Amino acid sequence: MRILIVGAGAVGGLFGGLMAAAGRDVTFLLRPERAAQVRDEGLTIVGGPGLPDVDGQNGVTVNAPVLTAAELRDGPRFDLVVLATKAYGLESAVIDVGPAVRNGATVLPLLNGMRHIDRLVAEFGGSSVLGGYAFVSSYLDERGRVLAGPVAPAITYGERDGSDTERLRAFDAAARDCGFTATRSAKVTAEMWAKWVFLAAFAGTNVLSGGTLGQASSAPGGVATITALLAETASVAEAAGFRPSDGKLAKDLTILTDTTSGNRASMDKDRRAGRPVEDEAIIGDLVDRADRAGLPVPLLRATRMALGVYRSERESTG
Ligand SMILES: NC(=O)C1=CN([C@@H]2O[C@H](COP(=O)(O)OP(=O)(O)OC[C@H]3O[C@@H](n4cnc5c(N)ncnc54)[C@H](OP(=O)(O)O)[C@@H]3O)[C@@H](O)[C@H]2O)C=CC1
Ligand SMILES: CC(C)(CO)C(=O)C(=O)O
Repeated sequence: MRILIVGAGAVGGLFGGLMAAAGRDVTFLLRPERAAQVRDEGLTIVGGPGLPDVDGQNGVTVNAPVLTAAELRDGPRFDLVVLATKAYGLESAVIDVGPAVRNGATVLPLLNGMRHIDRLVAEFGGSSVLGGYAFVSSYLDERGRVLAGPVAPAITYGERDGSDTERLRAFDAAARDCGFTATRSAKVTAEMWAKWVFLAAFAGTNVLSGGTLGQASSAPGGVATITALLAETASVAEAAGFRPSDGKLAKDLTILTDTTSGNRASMDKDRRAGRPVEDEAIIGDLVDRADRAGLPVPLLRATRMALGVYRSERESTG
């Protein structure tokens, strides 16, 4: 299976890099600056379980082929495109990757949220778009290396109608034994919603409290607020027909209200580091869906407002 990974950031760099290190047929589609860096220095992953040593830490450097959008237009054919940009990079990625998809490739997006699915289906047609998501806590350091982070990397993927297809079986084989967990799901849309329900409550807790999960849960009113936030995100999923099970929600709440947890969602880490955030894809889209369904979501709305202020301040200071 010929795989094109779009973006060598925290997610694309990690999963694509691990697949390349395991000898899979992986090419990266990168924008010119990152393309030059990866061509010159290779792509380094640090901290992956079972990887050889890089600068005294477990890691690996791979030299996978790299294309830019201009080169892709007359380039080789791919079977699968793994889309690993942030939500705010989606539009440019849709344009850049168009030639590969029109040439027969299937798209496996790993973005958080759900809005990108509608956009991809509108652009490429439903049969070209799989469902999927990543569970990991990776990030790029200032040298462009992928730091694998403390969470064992995992991806889940599947046909959005739950069917078992040849292309999924081909990806099962490609993703096996690459140093991450790859799980095929016959209910991938429900699982994407379940991850979104958890993630939005997680990020909302960080943003509203300004603290880690542990700091928020230990504060007066913290547990009640987190419980209400999770109830809001679950209510939006329910209106879409994808309410996570009570057992899953109970597990989510246990994680979110762990008073010893030093965790922050990646969007909150981005906000604290002054980087752009996916606020509208992860929080704003839930509020819009709640409004359309007539559901009250005051905590999500407050989170959206806080992130909107952050974004406009960031944009106005360049
Ligand atoms: N990081 C994490 O732990 C997790 C992230 N996610 C989700 O995964 C998605 C990706 O996040 P993450 O990897 O962290 O984000 P990053 O910002 O680390 O990486 C995104 C990469 O996409 C690249 N990119 C943007 N547009 C294009 C384009 N047109 N062509 C090629 N490359 C492009 C950027 O490259 P450049 O700007 O250098 O050109 C950047 O390196 C998000 O939706 C996130 O919410 C999900 C689970 C965990
Ligand atoms: C919830 C988590 C850590 C799982 O991958 C995530 O997606 C994020 O922080 O953005």
